Amino acid sequence: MAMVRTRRGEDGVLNLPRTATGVDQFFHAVRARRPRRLPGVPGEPRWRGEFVAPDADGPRVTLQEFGYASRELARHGDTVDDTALVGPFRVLTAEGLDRLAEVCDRLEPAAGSSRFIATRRLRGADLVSPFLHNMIRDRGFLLACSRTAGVPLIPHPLRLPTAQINYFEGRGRPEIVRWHRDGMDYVFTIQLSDGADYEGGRFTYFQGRTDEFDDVTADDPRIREADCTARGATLFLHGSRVFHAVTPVTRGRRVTLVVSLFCPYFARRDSNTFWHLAGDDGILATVPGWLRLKWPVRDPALDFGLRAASPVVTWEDLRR
Ligand SMILES: O=C(O)CCC(=O)C(=O)O
Ligand SMILES: [Fe+2]
Repeated sequence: MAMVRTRRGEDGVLNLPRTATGVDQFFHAVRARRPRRLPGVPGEPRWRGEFVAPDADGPRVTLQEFGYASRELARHGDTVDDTALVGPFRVLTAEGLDRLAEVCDRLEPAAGSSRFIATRRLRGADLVSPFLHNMIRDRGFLLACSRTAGVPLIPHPLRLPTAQINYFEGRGRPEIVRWHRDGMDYVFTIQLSDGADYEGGRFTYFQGRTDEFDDVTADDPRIREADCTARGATLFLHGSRVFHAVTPVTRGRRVTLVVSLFCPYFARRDSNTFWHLAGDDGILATVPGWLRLKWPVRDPALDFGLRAASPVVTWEDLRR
């Protein structure tokens, strides 16, 4: 099965705006507001462990294939953190997906608009949804994600970006995701809509180093599309090292859940910067998570697990 179709720039994907950097990023941070809190979502379905699909796995592209040198990659013993992209694959069963889509639909009124990366999104969704809280702290879910990425993963100690729902609707102002790289290293995007329900909304990425993106031209064959149109299609991305964007939805509705996980053993290499985070959530809301991330630990798996209210996942757990 072909994992990706090459999608050249002549259809205008490079015309999508880019996320602000430098001084502009600072001004986003000053203007950004703390995400709104819903009082709770009555009648939400319950998360169940059996919603995790057995043997989640998919085609894999390495960071070396994106142009990164081996010496730039994190290592633990003999394991090299070299996965750039996996998927699309399925991480949830059909029933799990239906319940998740229901939960994310109910949360839509709490979504806020932003001009930073994704135009309409709910940050910190697991802080208002017990379903999402339990899903991303379910040991089976974390093991499936860890094995896919090749490193032990737990929810990120920065709470606000850990579970984000993006909503796109083909009405009025175009809803997009600007060209950006994530602050996060280990990012899973789950499609909650079917490609037949909307037009546009293509997940596009640049198969090259992030420092090469500035020179990309419209006919660069490294501009590609990940075929994420099937409902339930899940894509893993080493988000901080891959430039990506979503084209405007011109008809219908597209919803995705973006889960950002954290490798406690590589905490010192975490790619987030304070100002990237604050660009989305504002300065005040960013401080508590930042302290949780930077506070020194003695036992990475245990201490970061506790900070994220998560079960412990270790290197030994990666063996299937
Ligand atoms: O909605 C998507 O498909 C991707 C969103 C994304 O890249 C992001 O929220 O950082
Ligand atoms: Fe992203």
